[in-house]
Amino acid sequence: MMVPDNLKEEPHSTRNSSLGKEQFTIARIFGAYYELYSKDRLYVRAVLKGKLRLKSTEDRHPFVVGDLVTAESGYGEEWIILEKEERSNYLTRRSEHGDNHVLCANLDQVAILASYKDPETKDGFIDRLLVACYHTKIKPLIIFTKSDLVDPSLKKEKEDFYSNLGYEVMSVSIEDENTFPVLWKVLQGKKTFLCGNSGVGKSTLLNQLTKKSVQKVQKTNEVSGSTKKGKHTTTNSLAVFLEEDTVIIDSPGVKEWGILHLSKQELLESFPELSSAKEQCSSQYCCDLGPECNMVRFMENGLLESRKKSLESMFESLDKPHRVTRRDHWSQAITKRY
Ligand SMILES: Nc1nc2c(ncn2[C@@H]2O[C@H](COP(=O)(O)OP(=O)(O)OP(=O)(O)O)[C@@H](O)[C@H]2O)c(=O)[nH]1
Repeated sequence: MMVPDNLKEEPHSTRNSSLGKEQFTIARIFGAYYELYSKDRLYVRAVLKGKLRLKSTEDRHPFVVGDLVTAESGYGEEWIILEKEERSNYLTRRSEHGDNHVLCANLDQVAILASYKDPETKDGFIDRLLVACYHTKIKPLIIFTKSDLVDPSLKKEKEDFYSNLGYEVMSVSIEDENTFPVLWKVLQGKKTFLCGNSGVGKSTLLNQLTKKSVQKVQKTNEVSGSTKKGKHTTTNSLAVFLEEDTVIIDSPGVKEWGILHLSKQELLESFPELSSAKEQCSSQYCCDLGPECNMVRFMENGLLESRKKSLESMFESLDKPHRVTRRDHWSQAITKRY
């Protein structure tokens, strides 16, 4: 029987299948195109296998930066993503403007960049991110930037405030020559999501960190440039691969961190100050957070003022999702930019 031309098998050699399947990490997403990274290949361009594209209509975030995928070489230089490994974790935010937004997956830590000054990052925003990390079980690391602009006593006060709550805290400054060795130590060998709004000094730090691997970063741009596929990205996150499995995932600047995917009970539980109050709770399952609730009582009478305000502001966001208070923003100065 004659086989119609369009159903004939491609000659083996043109499909390049001798290269086989390989493991990659998603470094960036451009609409339907993916930039993948592996140590051997560095950056390659890929698309989803047809079957996965169909499946993805049911799943709002089928693939995000940081996902580990298996791909095979397709036509020309393009690769085809065949499957995704199960995520160990992922970072989500949700605001009143839409549904959950998964930013990236498989992280070791989230570095919260907060500047001491110009602009001063509000505690309320740091607290929101700490809450978001708690529920994903991703370790937060608070990095206060521009420490050269403030008095050492204020620096100590801020550092002590969060380290006394059990968080890892550090201060950095481009003026301080110890900054990069210290920073490198906490980032080395880890996949870190870098989060900070415009002006906190994120680009300055990232540029310093990528100096050593500048060729790889340029190569990222070459791939995206050569595809000429729109500048619009669906997640806007970008993974930068540095030496020795050190990966930084850069995020778009955020005005506020939506926590609408969390309940009031989850918000309370994520405050370490309230953990002993929760342990004393006689009910195995949480009650309705009424006046008898140990956590609510402690919140009213035992929580430090700044932390209490953060929690109240988050409660308010849940009650009135359309209202965003100034405390939720990084700073008044930054708010004006939007
Ligand atoms: N004094 C001082 N200024 C800094 C420091 N780090 C960055 N800056 C300055 O702060 C300004 C903002 O730094 P960027 O690195 O551009 O900040 P960004 O967070 O990337 O902000 P966008 O570029 O707007 O996204 C620049 O003028 C930097 O020179 C620091 O440690 N100390």
